[in-house]
Formats: sequence, structure tokens, C-alpha cells
Amino acid sequence: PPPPNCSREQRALIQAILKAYERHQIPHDVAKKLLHDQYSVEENFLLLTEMATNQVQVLVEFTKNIPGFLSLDHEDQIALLKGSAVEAMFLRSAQVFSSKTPAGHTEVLEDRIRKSGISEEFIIPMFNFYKSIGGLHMNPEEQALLTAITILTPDRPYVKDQSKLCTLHHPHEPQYFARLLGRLTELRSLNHYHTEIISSWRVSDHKFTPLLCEIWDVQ
Ligand SMILES: O=C1N(Cc2ccc(-c3nnn[nH]3)cc2)c2ccc(Br)cc2C12CCN(S(=O)(=O)c1cccs1)CC2
Repeated sequence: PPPPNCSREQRALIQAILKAYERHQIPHDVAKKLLHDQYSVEENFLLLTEMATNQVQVLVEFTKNIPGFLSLDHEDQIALLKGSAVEAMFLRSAQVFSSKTPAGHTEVLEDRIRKSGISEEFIIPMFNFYKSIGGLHMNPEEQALLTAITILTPDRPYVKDQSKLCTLHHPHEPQYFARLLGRLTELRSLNHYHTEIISSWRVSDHKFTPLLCEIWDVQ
């Protein structure tokens, strides 16, 4: 039975979002490729581009399965996706990177990202972010809901559910939900870095996939 402070339909909504989140994951062979033997900077960049393209595809699928999203005005659906694509990709990357990367692989992956042409000034806040996300030890429901909030303008019912769900799993940490939302502020700052990263690459004529050009307004 749903916990006392969470109605049946709210519970069903959270389950639907969790199912959508868990159903859409990047194929492991793509993520695993990052772990293989030494790549050149150019190949590292292409791998991250392939990952990012997968992330965006997974994100679009996840979003379409958020109950009610498809009944939104089509323009709004596109606007929400384009507006949140970078943040949602960084949030998901941080979540996967901090929770799914086996010990020892993190250093390898960090090294790959470092040797992909991204300048150190962006690597630092990026790694700080994924470490701060990891430090929250979010369970899959919280990860899925935080991603859904990042994509949707968080209207009243979602935020209410969130705090309910968080009190459920972190009863001893009343400020836990505030910490989660605080990460969204940190996430917005990564948006800015991402724009810089992309424009710095444009200079050294790196190519992105058509999907990334479309969703990031690149080229
Ligand atoms: O690639 C990244 N990674 C590695 C990564 C990403 C996803 C998975 C994964 N596995 N399974 N599901 N997802 C694993 C490792 C990672 C990890 C943490 C943070 Br915070 C951020 C990142 C980026 C996100 C994309 N950018 S980007 O600047 O947009 C760019 C576009 C083109 C080339 S580089 C680089 C950093």
C-alpha cells in the first residue's frame, strides 16, 4: 500500500516515471567502449559525442513516457526538451557516472574525458558536480523524478511528490529535498560551461551529430 502521506495516484505517477527512467538506458556497449584501451584525443571526443547522442535519444524517449508530456502543446514539448537537454544529459551522466561506474573505472573514464579536448577549466566544475550528485546517494526513484523535474518546469504537484518521496526515503534528513533542488542550481551553471565547451570546439572544427546540432543549436 502507498505510504500514508502519498496518494495512490501519486504513487502510480512516480512508478510510471521510474519505469520510463529505467527502461531507457544507454546500450552498455557504448558506455563500455569508453573503458577500452587507449584512444587518441580525437577518438575520445568522438566517443563522448556518440555517448551524448545516445543520451539525447534516451532522454527524448524517457520524456515521451512521462505521463501527460505528450498531451502538452507540441511547441511546448520541443521547447521543454531543447531547454533542458544539456542539463538532463549532465544530470544523467553524473548519476550514471557516480552510481554505475565500478570502482577503478571512474579514474579511467575521468582520464578519457580529460583527454577529449575539454579544457581543464570545465572539467573541474563537471567533476565536482558528478561527485556532489554521487554524494546524495539518490535511489532510482529520486533520480528519475529529479530528471523529470529538470525536463518539466517543476509545477506544484511534482514538487509536492518530490518532498513526500524524499521524506519517505530520508526521514532523518528533513533538508534532503532542499539539497536535491540545490543540485539543480549547480546543474544550471554547467549549461553555461557546456556552451563554452561547444564553442571552443567549433574553433577546432570538431563535428557533432545532426541530433546534437539540432538540440544544442550548434552550427
Ligand atoms: O561524456 C560525459 N561524461 C562521461 C559519461 C557520460 C555518460 C555515461 C553513461 N553510461 N551509461 N549511461 N550514460 C558514462 C560516462 C560525463 C560524466 C559526468 C558528467 Br557531470 C558529464 C559527462 C560528459 C557529458 C557530455 N559532455 S559534453 O561536453 O556535452 C560533450 C559532448 C560531445 C563531446 S563532449 C562531456 C562530459
